[in-house]
Amino acid sequence: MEIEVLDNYKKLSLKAATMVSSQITSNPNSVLGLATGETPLGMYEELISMYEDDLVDFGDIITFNLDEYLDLDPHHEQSYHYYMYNNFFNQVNIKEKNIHIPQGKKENCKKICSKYDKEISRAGGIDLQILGIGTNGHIGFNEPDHKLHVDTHVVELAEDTIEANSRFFSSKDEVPRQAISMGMSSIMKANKILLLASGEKKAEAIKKSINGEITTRHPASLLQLHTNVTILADQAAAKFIR
Ligand SMILES: N[C@@H]1[C@@H](O)[C@H](O)[C@@H](COP(=O)(O)O)O[C@@H]1O
Repeated sequence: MEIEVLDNYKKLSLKAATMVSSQITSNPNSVLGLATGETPLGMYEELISMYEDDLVDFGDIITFNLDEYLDLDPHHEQSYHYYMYNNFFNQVNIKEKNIHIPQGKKENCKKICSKYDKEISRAGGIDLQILGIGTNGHIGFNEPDHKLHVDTHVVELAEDTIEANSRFFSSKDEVPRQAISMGMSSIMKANKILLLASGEKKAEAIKKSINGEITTRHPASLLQLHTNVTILADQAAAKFIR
């Protein structure tokens, strides 16, 4: 694991965007695993600026998002579909056919999950996976539990996640209780993983991910088993790193 501590969120976002754009420059057909949440917003902004300055071309990349809420309309402002189009896809030259986000539908969700995994395999797996981290150590929506899922699956969201994500909704009651998430296999099979963490509220989760025991009770700790992980943390999130 490589850990890089950046002075602030702006620098973290720029560094993350630079790493993504280098990946695309070295392979214009790169398969990227993308994350949502507040943390990667700055990275998407930087990537859009790089695109506007002709520094990066998204024309041939393929993307797979980590997760989506279940039974939330894709047009809902808090759906990850809306997030991705609004904050990134609509502002760059990615091709619609190359975008993949799990469909958050209860109906046929088993089929939706297995189709998603097949699509990832058909694309040749993920070259670079971007991750955020939950305060409880979740990655994607792989929540702490006595076991983790290998494949894309339906998740019952943990109480801390519902609480944490309620800041985006008008009330806690509105936060969906379930989601579809990529499983640990697609994440761990990615050639390279880039995890972003910002703010003091992530400090404990980052400490456990790096120095703690490897346990399904802290999903990000499994990243210690991967051979090519970079964690970009700002000073606040790196507070407890020795
Ligand atoms: N499912 C997402 C994760 O993919 C994200 O990494 C995490 C942290 O989000 P934030 O960056 O807003 O703290 O929580 C969300 O629930």
